Amino acid sequence: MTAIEIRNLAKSFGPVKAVDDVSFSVDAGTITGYLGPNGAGKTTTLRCLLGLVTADRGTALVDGRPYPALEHPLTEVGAVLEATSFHPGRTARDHLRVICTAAGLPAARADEALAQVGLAEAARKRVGEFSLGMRQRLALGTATLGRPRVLILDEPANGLDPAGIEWLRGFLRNLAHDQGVAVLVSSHVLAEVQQTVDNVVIIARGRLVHQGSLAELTGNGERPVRVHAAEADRLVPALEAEGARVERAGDGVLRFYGVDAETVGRAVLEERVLVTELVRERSDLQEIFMQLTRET
Ligand SMILES: Nc1ncnc2c1ncn2[C@@H]1O[C@H](COP(=O)(O)OP(=O)(O)OP(=O)(O)O)[C@@H](O)[C@H]1O
Repeated sequence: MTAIEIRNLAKSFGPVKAVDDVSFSVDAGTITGYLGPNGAGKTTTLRCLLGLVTADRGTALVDGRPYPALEHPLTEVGAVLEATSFHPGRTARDHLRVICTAAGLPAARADEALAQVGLAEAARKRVGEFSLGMRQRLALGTATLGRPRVLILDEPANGLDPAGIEWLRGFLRNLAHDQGVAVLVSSHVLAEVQQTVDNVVIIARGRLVHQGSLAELTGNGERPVRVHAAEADRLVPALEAEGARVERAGDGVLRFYGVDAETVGRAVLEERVLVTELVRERSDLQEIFMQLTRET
């Protein structure tokens, strides 16, 4: 079921086309990474989706409606945009309780949400004493307070240490895969979200450059066999005869594209070349990401 739908969205700021005819959707129960370098247009898209910016053209819908038309936004959409500011003198629990009261949620939900984001022990601490990572957790607790079916997060890993990123991964997976929430999460670092997301949408200079599953993205990248050998060049004729393309990386390192490791191994045997390394390279997601988003 489509939970978020962006269709032909466009927004310019003066001469800058921040978002230029972008379309994609996010289904319930899935996590989509919205990726692109700094200034690509991610935040502008999310702000359009949340009704904070008016699009020039196109639509951005949550459950088939624009955000301002939602009757109970807090229980329908949760969002964290940039570092949220909290009242520094207020405790984490009071912060959430105030929102519970305003939204007609039971006060007990505040403690539940704090436990879910790993802040149970910090419930009585003033938010002014919180680290950046704790603030991110509190922002997530705030966004999920009304148990929304849609969660929109702008760079949520900022300020989290590796353990925090690991925790975030589990938190988002649980929401999406176990509770059916549609999650849209932006990042400019592919590696940060690659173990979390099911689908990726990549944007550069306001234009969509790729969308699909993470598997499709990595599948598109060819995985060469890398050989390190002082006499590696002696392998070239035999492997070219097998259809390989060769890339010389210098210092006795060659990459063979279009052949598998076994074929390369056989050539090594037949040519009696002393090899110090022979490995099928993993496709480097960050490299694919860089290629897709590179300035042309
Ligand atoms: N309110 C605004 N006024 C003028 N220009 C803006 C405004 N908001 C965004 N822009 C411009 O639109 C482009 C896209 O910005 P946006 O913040 O959407 O990118 P982003 O992908 O979220 O980047 P980042 O990863 O740095 O947050 C940039 O060139 C930015 O300078």
